[in-house]
Amino acid sequence: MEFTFYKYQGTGNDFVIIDNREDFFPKKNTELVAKICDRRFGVGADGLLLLENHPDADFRMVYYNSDGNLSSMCGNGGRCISHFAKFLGIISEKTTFEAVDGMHEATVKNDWVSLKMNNVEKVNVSENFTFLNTGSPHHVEIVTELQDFDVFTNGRNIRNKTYGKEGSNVNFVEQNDHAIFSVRTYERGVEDETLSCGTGVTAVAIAMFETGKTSENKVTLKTPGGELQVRFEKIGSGYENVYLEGSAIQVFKGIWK
Ligand SMILES: N[C@H](CCC[C@H](N)C(=O)O)C(=O)O
Repeated sequence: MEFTFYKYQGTGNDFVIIDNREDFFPKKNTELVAKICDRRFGVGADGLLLLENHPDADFRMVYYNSDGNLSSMCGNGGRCISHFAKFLGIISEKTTFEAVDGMHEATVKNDWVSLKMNNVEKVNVSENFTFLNTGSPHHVEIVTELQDFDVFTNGRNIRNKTYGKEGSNVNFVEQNDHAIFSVRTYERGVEDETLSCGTGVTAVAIAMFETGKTSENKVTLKTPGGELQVRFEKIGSGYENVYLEGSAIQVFKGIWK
């Protein structure tokens, strides 16, 4: 089966994106998705996104982790697919689309995309970490010497031992300034460190505010793949008007044979 695909990266979190408005893609074919994402035998990506028609919204976003399974929400993927929708001429600058966790708004200006994330109802603060769901589940833990930290081993242990079969993404954080944090993420479903994680840095920003590490509601997150901005409003015990902002780049177009 031959089809065109587009390769995107959002601060180093990389994706294969396919225009599936004709609904041709075999969506249950886990092996095919995993093969497309394979770094040696396929295109190589952290995940695969399908852009589909939607009766009311501008489009529907379907997201698979690189293990081939359907996933929870992907923030960087949401930013990249919004850029792709503008590239296809489906939208001009603003969009409303449906993802697995509901409706999202986004604004695309050149290669800069601002994505509205779902509200966060509950932030669970424990002694050594914070857990919250920003469309995907995230464990947030402050460490020292982040750049030398063994993210893979420690992230995999926490993902499996603390969160069992369901698992969680695991974010390790170091504070650089009052509203600047460095983040490295072990990503569920990729089962490795990724260069950035959109729902992850969103979780980190909110966790740092919730635990008093910052009093700013606009936070810069430095990841190995680049910088992201997160802003939010604390309303009662939850968080609303949560925005994830950063670059989204179309790297190349290809044909899958
Ligand atoms: N792997 C994540 C979903 C994608 C998250 C990440 N790519 C992002 O940008 O939010 C999970 O299974 O929860």
